[in-house]
Amino acid sequence: MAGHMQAYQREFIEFAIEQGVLKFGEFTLKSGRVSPYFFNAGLFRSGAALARLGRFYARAIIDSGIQADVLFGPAYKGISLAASTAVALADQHGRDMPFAFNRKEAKTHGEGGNIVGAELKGKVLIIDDVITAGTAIGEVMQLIDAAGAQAAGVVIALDRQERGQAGDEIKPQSAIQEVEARYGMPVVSIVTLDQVLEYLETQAGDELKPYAPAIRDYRERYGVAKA
Ligand SMILES: O=P(O)(O)OC[C@H]1O[C@H](OP(=O)(O)OP(=O)(O)O)[C@H](O)[C@@H]1O
Ligand SMILES: O=C(O)c1cc(=O)[nH]c(=O)[nH]1
Repeated sequence: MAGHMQAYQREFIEFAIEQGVLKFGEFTLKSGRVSPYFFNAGLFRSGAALARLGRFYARAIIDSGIQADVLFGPAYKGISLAASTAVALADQHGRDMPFAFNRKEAKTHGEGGNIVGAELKGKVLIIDDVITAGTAIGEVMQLIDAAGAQAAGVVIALDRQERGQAGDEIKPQSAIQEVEARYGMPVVSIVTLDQVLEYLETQAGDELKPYAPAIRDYRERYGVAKA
């Protein structure tokens, strides 16, 4: 995949930078690692931005060829992502798919339960922003199992392509690769770190290019083998 970037993937990187979602500098991750870049999907926060974001997810889904019966957005951030994706799939690709999300806390009054929207049945496609340790996906898999449905795969915005961390130990695989192996399903991303790096090294303007070497070093230190 490295070195091959489609136009929409370059546009997505530019869009994420423009929205302040993809930032360069020094950031401490959940794992404790200090990363030269960070992706904060919570900053896609206007109607126009969400509409555009949904089109990128929809495009990645179509490109992946994954077939699914229902879209699922894990609370909280996944909810608006899956909703935007559902709108874009219907508007741009003529695919009107059922859409659901969970509540983090089950509701005991009214309709009750912790799933809102469409029934989870058939093949469920999970839409989220990033996978860090895979915990959120594990929780969604339990919900899908409990409903008697199957998971079709996961679509995220950015694959950081980095090895997992367990205490002091750096694991051989990324959390994404572990999710794929454990659940036997594909995880696709709109873009990968390799593509962000390619963008910075070959296409970015003078104000962003200087961030590339630190990201390359980080990729070499913590990155998984190239696909
Ligand atoms: O692979 P993991 O280690 O689970 O990390 C990734 C998850 O963490 C974040 O959500 P979070 O659980 O913080 O909830 P939020 O969407 O309410 O912010 C993110 O949106 C993913 O769902
Ligand atoms: O590993 C993380 O904590 C993490 C990295 C990143 O780029 N974005 C995010 O939301 N979390």
